[in-house]
Amino acid sequence: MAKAVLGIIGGSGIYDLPGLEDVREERIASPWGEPSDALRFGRIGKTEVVFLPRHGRGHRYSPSDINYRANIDVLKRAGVTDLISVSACGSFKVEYYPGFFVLVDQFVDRTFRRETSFFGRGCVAHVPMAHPVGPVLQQRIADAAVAENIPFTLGGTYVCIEGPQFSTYAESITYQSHGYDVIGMTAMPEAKLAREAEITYATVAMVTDYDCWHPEHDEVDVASVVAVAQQNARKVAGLIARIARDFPAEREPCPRGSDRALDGAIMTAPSARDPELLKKLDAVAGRILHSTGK
Ligand SMILES: CSC[C@H]1O[C@H](OP(=O)(O)O)[C@H](O)[C@@H]1O
Ligand SMILES: Nc1ncnc2[nH]cnc12
Repeated sequence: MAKAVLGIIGGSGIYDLPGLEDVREERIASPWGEPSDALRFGRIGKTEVVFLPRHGRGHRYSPSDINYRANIDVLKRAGVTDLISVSACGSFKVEYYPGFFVLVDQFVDRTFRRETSFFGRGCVAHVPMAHPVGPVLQQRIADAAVAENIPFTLGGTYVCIEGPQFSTYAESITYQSHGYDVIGMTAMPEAKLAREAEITYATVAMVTDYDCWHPEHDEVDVASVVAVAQQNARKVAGLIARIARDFPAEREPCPRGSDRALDGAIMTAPSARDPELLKKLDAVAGRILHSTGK
């Protein structure tokens, strides 16, 4: 069994991970460009933890400008096996109020100007995405939320918009009528890329607002999102610390196969593969490209 390394991506309002011990910071180079920030390595209990603030310290990158490929690539290079992404979200359900956490298990991708794959011309691959969240990882988050007294629900659909503008009223009620639970701007293509890199992924969607559909609530703005995210930062730190302390030293195989997603996924014949692209894939697809006959 492989050694478990827990990765945490912090979203809006989460630029640091209190509780991380023996912290060491390292800028890891990626052939996919600039990641959002240096990685912060440390441990919580006996678990190795690697933290990356998705928007960079000081919130320098907008959702469309984040280099999601570089972020996932450096986390893979750092040995991350399980990745928890924390995201501020708008809610489409009255009962999911600001401060409530939704452990989503589905995503709808409405982004349109992002690089969504490590693969392409010279090495084509199609990984399964039916179940984008690792159920064992998600259950660990749920168990920790119970222990930390955090109100949450297990399961839900996150619609990812391009942004950076928030949605119009017509868009908001359309998403709501589709049955989506929460809305954000960052989980895609992050979840797709984590799957391609064979990293087990789960999102903690932290409700910060009711977007703009709720007749009794003001429409979302940055100030309200940031206020709730900051109020929740302590809860998030407690949740992550609890998950990390209870994390097994060795990870068990993902029942959904997220840690083996590239098995049989590469279509391009070995003789037709582009050596330059293969070089860039050394970390994310190393397991499969360095084994024989794939
Ligand atoms: C600050 S409001 C919009 C901003 O907040 C969310 O960020 P994240 O998912 O990184 O927590 C949303 O996706 C937008 O990027
Ligand atoms: N209502 C909303 N729409 C998109 N992204 C968000 N992040 C936090 N609240 C949001």
